[in-house]
Amino acid sequence: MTTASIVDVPTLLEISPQGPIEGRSRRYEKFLGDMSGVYRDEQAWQDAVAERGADELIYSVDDHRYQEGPGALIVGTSTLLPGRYGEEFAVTRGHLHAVADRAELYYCLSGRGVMLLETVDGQSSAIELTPGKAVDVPGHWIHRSVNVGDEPFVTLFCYAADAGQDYGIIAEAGGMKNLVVADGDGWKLAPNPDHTGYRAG
Ligand SMILES: O=P(O)(O)OC[C@H]1O[C@H](O)[C@H](O)[C@@H](O)[C@@H]1O
Ligand SMILES: [Fe+2]
Repeated sequence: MTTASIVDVPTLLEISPQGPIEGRSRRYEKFLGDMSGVYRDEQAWQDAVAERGADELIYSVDDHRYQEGPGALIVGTSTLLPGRYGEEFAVTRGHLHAVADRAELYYCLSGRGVMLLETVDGQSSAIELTPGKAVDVPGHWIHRSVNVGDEPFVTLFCYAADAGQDYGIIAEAGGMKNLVVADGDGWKLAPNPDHTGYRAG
């Protein structure tokens, strides 16, 4: 039997409830111009680009990993700014894990949001998150964060480093089955008329 050499010495991560992580290994950002085809109301998105510019920040992800491979974790924060495109609230692109059985924890650090969840065979769920609330997303569930509040929606997440992301599954289906839309001061789910059903994950 061989023993893998230990190359990573644990270090401190300082996680701000506003999102930034000191000690992160990566940060990535998505801007308004990157969100083409994500919102159902394409015109509302185009108007926003014309008004605010394609380089307005929509969400950012700070994360940390030591290793690759099946035993490793990715730990990070997702910070989704508030916004509305027609009736629809600001969302992340959303994905199914490329290794579909990989689960993911989301714990809300600040703001108010919804985790929108769907399976390829038609189940759906939407869970509201406020600070201190969490959702343990099972494998095989497509997931997307939605900001239904008026401040940044920040979650701490943790998932297997070998999970990967399949973004095509939502795009090819004409969007997710449900939209999270404004309803008075709150939100509700509305069926997405453009959704054509998912291909097998
Ligand atoms: O990957 P997106 O759907 O664009 O969402 C942004 C991020 O959301 C989550 O927090 C995931 O854990 C990240 O790995 C992901 O990249
Ligand atoms: Fe994920």
